Amino acid sequence: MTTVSIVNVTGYTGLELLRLLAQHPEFVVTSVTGRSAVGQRLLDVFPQVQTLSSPGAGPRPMPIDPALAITEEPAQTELAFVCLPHAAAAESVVRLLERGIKVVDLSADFRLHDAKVYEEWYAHTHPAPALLESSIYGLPERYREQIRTASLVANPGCNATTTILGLLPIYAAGLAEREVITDVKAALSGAGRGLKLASLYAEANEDVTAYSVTGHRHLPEVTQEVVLAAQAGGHALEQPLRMTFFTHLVPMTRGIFVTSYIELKTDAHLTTEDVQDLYRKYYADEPFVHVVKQPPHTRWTYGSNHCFIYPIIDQRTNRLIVMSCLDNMGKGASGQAIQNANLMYGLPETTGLFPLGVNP
Ligand SMILES: NC(=O)C1=CN([C@@H]2O[C@H](COP(=O)(O)OP(=O)(O)OC[C@H]3O[C@@H](n4cnc5c(N)ncnc54)[C@H](OP(=O)(O)O)[C@@H]3O)[C@@H](O)[C@H]2O)C=CC1
Ligand SMILES: CC(=O)N[C@@H](CCC(=O)OP(=O)(O)O)C(=O)O
Repeated sequence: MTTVSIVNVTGYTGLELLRLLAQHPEFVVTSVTGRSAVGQRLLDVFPQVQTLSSPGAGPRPMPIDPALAITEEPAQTELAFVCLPHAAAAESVVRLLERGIKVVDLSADFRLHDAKVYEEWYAHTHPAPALLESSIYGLPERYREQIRTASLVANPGCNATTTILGLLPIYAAGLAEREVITDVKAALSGAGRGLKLASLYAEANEDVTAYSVTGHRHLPEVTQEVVLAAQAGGHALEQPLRMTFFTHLVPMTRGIFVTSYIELKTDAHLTTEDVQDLYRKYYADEPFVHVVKQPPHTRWTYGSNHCFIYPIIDQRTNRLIVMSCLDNMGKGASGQAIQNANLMYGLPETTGLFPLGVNP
């Protein structure tokens, strides 16, 4: 058994971690924090957790104690999941590492390798640049081995994960030009649990709009990882990636659907069968990435850690069109955080993660 903290449990990703950890056979939640609920019990703030003490609930008699006190600072545990906004997250991560606690950080604070790029996109000085060297980008499909021995894993952004998984195979194979346009449709829970006008039911229901139109913060993260994947595949890009990354808000609770339009090398001459084959081989051993033969649905991913990808060729333009989707709370955040923690503790990567999404 490994003791874990959720810092904080009062946000969406923290709550989703609580749900996933309630049926994890190896991790035990012994500490939860919550800025707005210090001094209260889990049960007081989230009455639904009383199910955890029902007879026969979960794999253990009491996977998480519903009467666990919500504190300001986490108690001593072996591992902590940090679910705070950027900047606040980095400050917490520094304190946790000093106490010898391993960390999976769900914020953006340790994803970018270059502190200058971070400062440009997040508009403040990086609170702990020295840690950028040792933090590992928590995408198991790329960094599985490094994650196993890491003390600090930077869990990727949700839009970034969906996009990167759709781009890795073609850039690693050196078949794509540097021009790519990515269109993201993102669910409301991605914006977090705090009150925001755009997230109100009457504003968001029956509505689609665009956001971050002057540049989304996940662009540098995606660019960093695509460039590194091309290099790792022996096909370093000759010129910087030229990417338009454009996000839309859609009236769903969970889910991200990404469509990327990629300029192919003029001599590539690929068919849809070729790219399906290429993608299937690239992800052949991946438990959570599935290449499918029809447009996927976010509904397939709801409540799960799975990502579905559908690559096709637009013969008229010699462009590759890749559709990819996942649950932003799952593979886009808390599910991927558990996948990373499983690796850090030598467990099978799929431990405690649901094999099938919720449908309908
Ligand atoms: N939602 C998503 O789909 C994804 C989110 N992420 C990232 O994960 C992290 C958590 O996201 P999410 O759970 O959605 O966020 P929420 O807005 O739902 O929750 C944020 C949490 O942080 C606490 N908090 C807010 N501001 C501060 C502050 N200044 N100092 C200390 N604590 C603070 C809140 O406490 P309280 O409410 O008790 O005051 C709450 O517990 C963020 O960095 C986010 O960018 C990453 C991938 C996907
Ligand atoms: C709908 C919505 O607002 N989604 C968020 C997703 C945030 C996310 O993935 O988190 P990080 O800030 O940790 O990168 C966004 O696009 O900014």
